[in-house]
Amino acid sequence: MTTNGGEGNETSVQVALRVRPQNSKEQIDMCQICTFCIPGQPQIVLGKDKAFTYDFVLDTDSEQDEIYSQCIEGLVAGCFEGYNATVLAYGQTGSGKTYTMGTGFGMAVLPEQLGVIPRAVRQLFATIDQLRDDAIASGDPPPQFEISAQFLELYNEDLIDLFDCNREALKKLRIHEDPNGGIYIAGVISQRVESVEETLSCLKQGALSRTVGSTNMNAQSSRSHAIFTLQVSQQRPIKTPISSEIVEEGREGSYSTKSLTGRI
Ligand SMILES: Nc1ncnc2c1ncn2[C@@H]1O[C@H](COP(=O)(O)OP(=O)(O)OP(=O)(O)O)[C@@H](O)[C@H]1O
Repeated sequence: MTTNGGEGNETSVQVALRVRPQNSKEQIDMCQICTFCIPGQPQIVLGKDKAFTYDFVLDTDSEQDEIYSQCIEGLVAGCFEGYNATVLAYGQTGSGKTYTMGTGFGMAVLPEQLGVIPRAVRQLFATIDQLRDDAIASGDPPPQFEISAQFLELYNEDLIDLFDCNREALKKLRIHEDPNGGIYIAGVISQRVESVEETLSCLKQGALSRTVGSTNMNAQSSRSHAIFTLQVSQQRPIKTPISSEIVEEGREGSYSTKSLTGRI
């Protein structure tokens, strides 16, 4: 998994390595675990002597909330300061990308098994509630938020909009580069979302449309790359200091608006 580093990090890319526990087939086949994580260090030893260092190393017993609080929470917080962040799960089939990201909806998921995306959605809306409550408590106008979601699938050479019911018609989505070197995809559906439930329902609906097949390593393998994006736009009222002239006129302090947009 790679993440954009948040505030205070020297590099904008960080890499977390997670080792999933053995599955039942591996246990029945009496496979050996060939990794050893060095306690207290972000280091892993493969076999006898091949040591590798990452930004984070999470061993087979790591829980979902551990990976979230260590690697992701700060990125979602940064989104409210206008930073963009990307969490990319990378690994061979059956290594645990879908489990870690939390987009597997084949069966009921226990709260402690919730993955990165549902947790990020919860944090996002909890932060919005907190910021609104804080503003109201201090007598300021509450900030305004607009959240929109996009969900794309890249399967072979096709870019598919998972929010589009008529998927066939949109297989011609193309990636473009804007004059500033930025990347955009024209015609993608952006769904406005206003609550955790609504966002997770969009995520679930799109995830169920994904292309799934089986591989030798994973019976429920996602045969594609999926990109779920949340854009957070906010209008934050900033209190302008009261000048002595205004105080004499008896006017209240005025507010200007600061607009910020962050994507995750
Ligand atoms: N950390 C973990 N703890 C418990 N079970 C896990 C863990 N990681 C993965 N698994 C289980 O291993 C199996 C394969 O994981 P998953 O489907 O997430 O792999 P994947 O990397 O997304 O594979 P693919 O690329 O084929 O889609 C699943 O049954 C999943 O529940």
